[in-house]
Amino acid sequence: MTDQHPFPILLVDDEEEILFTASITLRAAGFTQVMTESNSRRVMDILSRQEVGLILLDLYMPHLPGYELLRELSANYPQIPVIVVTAANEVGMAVECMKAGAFDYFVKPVEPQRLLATIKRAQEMYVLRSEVRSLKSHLLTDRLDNEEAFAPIMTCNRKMRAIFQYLEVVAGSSQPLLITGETGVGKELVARSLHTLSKCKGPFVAVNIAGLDDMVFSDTLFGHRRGAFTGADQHREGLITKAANGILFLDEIGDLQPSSQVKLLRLLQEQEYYPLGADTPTRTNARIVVATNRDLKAMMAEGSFRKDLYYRLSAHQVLIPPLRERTDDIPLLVEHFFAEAAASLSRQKPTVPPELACYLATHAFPGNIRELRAMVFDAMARHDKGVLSLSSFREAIGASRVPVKATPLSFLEGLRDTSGHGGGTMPTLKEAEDALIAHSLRIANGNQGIAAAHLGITRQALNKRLNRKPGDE
Ligand SMILES: Nc1ncnc2c1ncn2[C@@H]1O[C@H](COP(=O)(O)OP(=O)(O)OP(=O)(O)O)[C@@H](O)[C@H]1O
Repeated sequence: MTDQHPFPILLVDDEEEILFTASITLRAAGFTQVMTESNSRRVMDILSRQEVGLILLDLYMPHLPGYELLRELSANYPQIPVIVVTAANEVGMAVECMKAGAFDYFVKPVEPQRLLATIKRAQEMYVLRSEVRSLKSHLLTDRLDNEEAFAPIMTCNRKMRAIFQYLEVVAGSSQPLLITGETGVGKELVARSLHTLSKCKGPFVAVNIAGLDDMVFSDTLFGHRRGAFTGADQHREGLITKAANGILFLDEIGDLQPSSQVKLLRLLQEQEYYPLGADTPTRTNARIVVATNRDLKAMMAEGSFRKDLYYRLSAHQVLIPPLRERTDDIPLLVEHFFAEAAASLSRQKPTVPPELACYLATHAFPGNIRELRAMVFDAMARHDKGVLSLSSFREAIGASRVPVKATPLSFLEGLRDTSGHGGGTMPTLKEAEDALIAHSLRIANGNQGIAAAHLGITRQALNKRLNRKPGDE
């Protein structure tokens, strides 16, 4: 995929042949922007004209020796990593270069694989620095450059907006993104927005890997050659191939089997994979985005999720807050889902009672936005005409009752201690009822309609109970 942080590399060496071989090696490894310069005196001029992400510098050159140039670079362009290359038996000079600010040094003859690994490390650092710069400017201004990309995500919540800002910053990176959050919070929607933001040419390919054994996982992701195993009578393209230049979204990554974890790690480290039955690896430029509602850190601690894989996957990460922590989104979501439900049922959108959002805000929503959406669709299906009744929400919530602000019956605890009934700690029925009503009013912030809905009675019945005089039955 296109990288928002281009990484132009400048090779400086007086030997044209070395420049030629080195640039071929770097291009073959996927670095597309490689410049060469055989005259060290021109380097500062190049830097004044264009952005450079890394300099590979030979120390022994006529005119301006590499060490002198390195000092000038460190003084004027400290953000550009410089890797120096020196002749054998010059380790003392290499140490001087490190002191002068070199990122690393190599002794000739340079071993290409080690050099590439160091260049990748420098690239990661360079990209991270660019992202930090960009994130700082985003957060200071509270701006979003591409609101449109988030259009499918209904929210007015501050935390969600900060997540969007972060996504804008990391959208152009080729590093993986880990999205965590409870079930139904919108992790897949967020992954899709990242795809829109990244403006990559390739598709968004999603796969749920829960329950895939290692063989099915490998076959699904990497595909197979004809004859790779009994029954493989056709060549099959893996999803990673389909996601070329785009995003491969792996949902439920916490369910990945240990043997598949090794394969995914290899893919991330090498950006290549072996289709089943193939002898040569295939390169990929698909970005990997993963999601889970499981606690990967806890899984790492107990040894069921590889640490190296976790750290690779979490190069960038977001935690989507549950709905109960962004109740300010409820009115917007309710409106949105009623409009959606009305359109899909070809019916008129009902008038939504104003207390509905407050009532819903008292529910914990373990299934988050998916649960809210199902409730709204159900209410819409049952609704006849006029103002919508709270009853279908009450039934749905009653079935999975998990109040957000209290554990069940905790409000009776105090009564038990103070009831003063010698025979035991049990409150009377009247005391329990009064406590229950007071509790419902408390979690409904004093709204009698909502409190009544919690209690499963009408607002009039609650009102009657509240106006009861002492001695009334
Ligand atoms: N902010 C939102 N605005 C509108 N719809 C949303 C929002 N968040 C989630 N949804 C909807 O809720 C449902 C669940 O979303 P999604 O599948 O993205 O959640 P998830 O976190 O990936 O769930 P799971 O963990 O079960 O895979 C989808 O129908 C999605 O369109």
